[in-house]
Amino acid sequence: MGAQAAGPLVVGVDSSTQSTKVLVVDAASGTVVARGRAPHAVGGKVGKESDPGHWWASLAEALGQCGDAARQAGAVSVAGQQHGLVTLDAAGAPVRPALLWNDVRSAPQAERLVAERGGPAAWAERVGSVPGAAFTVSKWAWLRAHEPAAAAATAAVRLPHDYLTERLTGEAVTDRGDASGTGWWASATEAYDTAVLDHIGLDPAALPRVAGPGEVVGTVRTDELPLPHGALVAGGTGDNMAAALGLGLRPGRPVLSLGTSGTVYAVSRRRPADPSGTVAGFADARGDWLPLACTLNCTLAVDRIATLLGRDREAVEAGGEVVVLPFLDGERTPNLPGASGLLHGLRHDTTPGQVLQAAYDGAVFALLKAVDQVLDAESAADAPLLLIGGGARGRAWRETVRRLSGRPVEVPEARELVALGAAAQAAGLLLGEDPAAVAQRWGTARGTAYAARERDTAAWERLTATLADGDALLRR
Ligand SMILES: Nc1ncnc2c1ncn2[C@@H]1O[C@H](COP(=O)(O)OP(=O)(O)O)[C@@H](O)[C@H]1O
Ligand SMILES: O=C(CO)[C@@H](O)[C@H](O)COP(=O)(O)O
Repeated sequence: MGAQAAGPLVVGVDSSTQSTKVLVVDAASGTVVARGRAPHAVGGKVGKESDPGHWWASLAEALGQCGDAARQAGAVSVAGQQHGLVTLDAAGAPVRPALLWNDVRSAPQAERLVAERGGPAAWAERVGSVPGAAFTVSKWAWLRAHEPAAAAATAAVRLPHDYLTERLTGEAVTDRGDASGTGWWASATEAYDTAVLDHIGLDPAALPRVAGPGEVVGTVRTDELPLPHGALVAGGTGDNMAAALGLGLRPGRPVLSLGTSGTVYAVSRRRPADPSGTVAGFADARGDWLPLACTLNCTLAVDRIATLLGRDREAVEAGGEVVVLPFLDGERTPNLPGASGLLHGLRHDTTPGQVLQAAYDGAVFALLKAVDQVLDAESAADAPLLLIGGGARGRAWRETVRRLSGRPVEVPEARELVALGAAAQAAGLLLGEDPAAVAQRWGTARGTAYAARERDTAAWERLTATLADGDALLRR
């Protein structure tokens, strides 16, 4: 439990890859009065899967840690990991575990879908993104090809945050932000693309309604959670869109999020359409856009390499010319779903600390390459990077970003920006305000500023060359 509240309370939920995080927040001041956290299990013999029922149990556990505060909430909003394919039968029970955003089994289906429906430029222009393995459309195509009985038993398809919102309210509803990561919601029309749905054999009736920004989508109707019946429920959104809300993000400010996924994004007034597929043309949760690039290998990959080396994650050493491309799970940016990790330039005098530093460099490199692509042409070239996610707490991550980007960096004091964004959306409902304005009033982006450092162009060039020269190996 935390500080005392002066006004009505709201609950913000972040159901992300590794855990559920819950904040109970004073809607007037933004003061966090209680918080909870419960882990998720990510399993699967060959891919990345989670049981949606476990997300619900984790939500109950995290809310339970908030004591009485959650029971007093006037409004609730759920944000969640993007893209996951949740398949429900006619009774609303999961047909199989959800296929998560970082499951790369659907890479061949993604490639085929892109080719069959006009190529990358056509997808970028209509849907806003060139779907890769992460996108829900590719996962559904994989399910139909490999588990036809599960596909046939599916009466409803949901995203992770929709699934939780529906269990809270009984309403089948999503929002434009999370819908934009499916591959079957077209940014050109801001509606489901019936031609895509037809192509993949998915009945539009199986999908949730797409609520508008600022809508009350229902009220709490479950007895299974320590939340008051009748509390208002907001549409929720994908976790990256929620973090943008939580920062009260204005166009032209680049964000670098270091968590299970690495993401780089900015709010934009212009609809993105990148035919190279590096930048996904997501919608945000308010009516603007959220061009975003995402990597599969971020904090978990670097932590794994630290463990392999038997070192603390902060025990990095400068010097040496070793290069690590830490693509332990395959990679999405660049699009190398079959890749594994690559180590190049090992010498007799290379130290474990230098190898670890090289792993950080490799994880940050692909994200920094995309910074300029997610920013509008009119954005300041030296705009500070806002650093968020679990990795933003680590010195080694922060210094790697400063050294490879040459940009100033700001680290907000607030830790749980996704849950805070969801809370701001819930507060917006109660107070009749724009959630980004709520977050700005709460001062969530306040933190520590770090000046720009000289850019390490030699390390950048080594990474660029290794990525190019290693292409054949990385595509195996
Ligand atoms: N102090 C820290 N220094 C560096 N990394 C950290 C620190 N605290 C947490 N992390 C990393 O943050 C990750 C979790 O980040 P988070 O953004 O909560 O993940 P997600 O939302 O993807 O589940 C963990 O994998 C861990 O490696
Ligand atoms: O796939 C993406 C973005 O397109 C990921 O960012 C997921 O939304 C998972 O997020 P985390 O659990 O790492 O926060």
